[in-house]
Amino acid sequence: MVTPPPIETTAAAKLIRPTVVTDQANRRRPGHNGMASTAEAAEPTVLAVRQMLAALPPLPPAGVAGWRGEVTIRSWQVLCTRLTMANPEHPRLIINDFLSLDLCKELEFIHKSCGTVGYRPNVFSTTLSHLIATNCGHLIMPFVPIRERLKEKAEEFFGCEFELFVEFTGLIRWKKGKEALGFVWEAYLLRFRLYPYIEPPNLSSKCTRVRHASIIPVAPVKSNVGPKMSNRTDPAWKYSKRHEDNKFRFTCTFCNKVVTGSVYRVKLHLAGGYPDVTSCPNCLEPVKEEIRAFIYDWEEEVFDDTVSDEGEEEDVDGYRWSTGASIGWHSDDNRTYLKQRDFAAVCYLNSHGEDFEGGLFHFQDWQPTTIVPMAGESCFSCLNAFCKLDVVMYTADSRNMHSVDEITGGERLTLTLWFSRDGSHDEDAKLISFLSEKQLPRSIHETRSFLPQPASSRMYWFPPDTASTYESGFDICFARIHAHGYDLYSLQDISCFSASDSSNDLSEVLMAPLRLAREHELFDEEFVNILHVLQAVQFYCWKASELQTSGHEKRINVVPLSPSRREEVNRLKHVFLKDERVPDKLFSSAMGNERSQQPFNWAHVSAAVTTWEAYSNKLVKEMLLSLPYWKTHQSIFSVPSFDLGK
Ligand SMILES: O=C(O)CCC(=O)C(=O)O
Ligand SMILES: [Fe+2]
Repeated sequence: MVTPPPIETTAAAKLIRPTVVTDQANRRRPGHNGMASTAEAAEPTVLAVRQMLAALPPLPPAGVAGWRGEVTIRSWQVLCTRLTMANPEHPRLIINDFLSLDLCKELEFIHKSCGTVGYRPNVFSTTLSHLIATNCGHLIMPFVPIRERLKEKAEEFFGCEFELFVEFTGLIRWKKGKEALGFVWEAYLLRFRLYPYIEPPNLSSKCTRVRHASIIPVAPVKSNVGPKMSNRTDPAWKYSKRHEDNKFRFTCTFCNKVVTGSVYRVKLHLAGGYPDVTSCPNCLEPVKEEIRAFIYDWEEEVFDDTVSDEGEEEDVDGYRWSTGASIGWHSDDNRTYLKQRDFAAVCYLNSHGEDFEGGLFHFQDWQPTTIVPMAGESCFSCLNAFCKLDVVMYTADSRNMHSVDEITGGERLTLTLWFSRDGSHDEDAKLISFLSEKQLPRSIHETRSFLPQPASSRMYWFPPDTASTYESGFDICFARIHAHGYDLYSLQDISCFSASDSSNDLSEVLMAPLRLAREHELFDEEFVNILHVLQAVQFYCWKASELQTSGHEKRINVVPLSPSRREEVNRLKHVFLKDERVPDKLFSSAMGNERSQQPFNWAHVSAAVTTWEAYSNKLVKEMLLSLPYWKTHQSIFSVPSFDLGK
């Protein structure tokens, strides 16, 4: 096969280079910001760009046979896109076919088997430091070459070679779902203290769209807003009195304490046991039970798509509901603690229309106005202001105000990086020191050093509320395993546990050995903890087609699930999932539940466990061999295989 010529070398492509190239000498001067200033770079005005476009050869006729015709059309399109985007007032770059679909799938595997509840509503994330913290430092290896290539692209395009540091690398998954400000959002506020990524929105600022939130707080639009919560009577109104002059103040009828905020806080006050909300000292036990049951029922409704299928908006506690994650217009350095961010790179790891609905990216000004995330997609429509692509890069400042539409179906996965010129925000230095502190295997021959260790259970608890009480929500690792059709059997005695147990012992069950069950069968292989199970299950999902054709006929041992064991399996499920329909819905893909996609076979699960071990082992070895080089250079990079003695 003949390889097409690289697009970059066309004469016209060279035309746009001066727009981003800065004076090398100036860039090296301390204090110089490295960006092309008006004086030092030849910047095209809109007129100049138009002139360059006019000077281009006409679009080759469609249907020109062979790759030459295809390549010419494609080069022409890419070139036009670059030219239209080469506007120094809005410096941005789009890239097509940057990540192979295989790599996207690998990163998806990592996220689904290691991700945690994220930093804003309906968002889940996997950071590199989290991977290290959970003994999965080897899983940073697939990120290493991608980070390098992205950094190079950013330095080249924005004209700051050798100046950038990666400030943050993370897999970010946005999902659809329903949240109501009155209930879940305040719980998120508690979370923000743990994850100070963004400032919590101002709850009292009504009628304004909250940035970085899926919730749109609004003034009550219906006159009867208040005592109703999804057409049922909210018991909190029976046990509190709302102040006439201030609808965000309530007096508890049991203890006379004034509770400020939404009626949700009154419920927390009455139910007791929530951090940041004083528990009512006089509330009667049956009332507490009533409130807890109400909260539980409400949650079922929140995640039940059948409840409100019209407009997905409903008034609750005076706030409007909204679906899935979204971000309003913002720049990525829009907080004082984000000022170090200079450039952003977002890689789309799955596709609009296939894996999720909604979630389009928009720039407020200049081209392209809309970006349709497409994993590994070529750009054939960017002559319009509508681009399908897999990577977008832009300056983190207000020259690139952008937004992302709400996710209305499925889950949207990105690999997001921010770059900084400020070395004190270098992620590499922190990761290397974190890796060095970890108890890594002393020798690359040490076996099973790849076994994961779950982080604190609150990182996996959804929605991220108090986590210590376990009265509502579910464990996302458990939920993912369940969404694939499996149950879990604990080797510990769990007969004394109940779903409302507020003790951390519950989470310890998931940190201890478990076995997999499916329908009436129990797989006779022991997993060290829930993350171990999850990695094996997700690996099976990732490699299913290969495993099916590998002719792996290892003898596997599966025993029938006895009634008493079935009871224990159900007990565990009740504790960690509550209502299994809820998490199943949340973790099913946009185009159907994951569990229905492949024919099941225990032999393939067994093969997946073995193959996953080999995969992990290989990565551990690579990481251990690379670490000394990383330490020396204080930088995470792909060490040439020659140096690694491969
Ligand atoms: O995921 C995207 O397309 C952009 C996300 C974004 O704007 C952000 O995280 O600040
Ligand atoms: Fe952003």
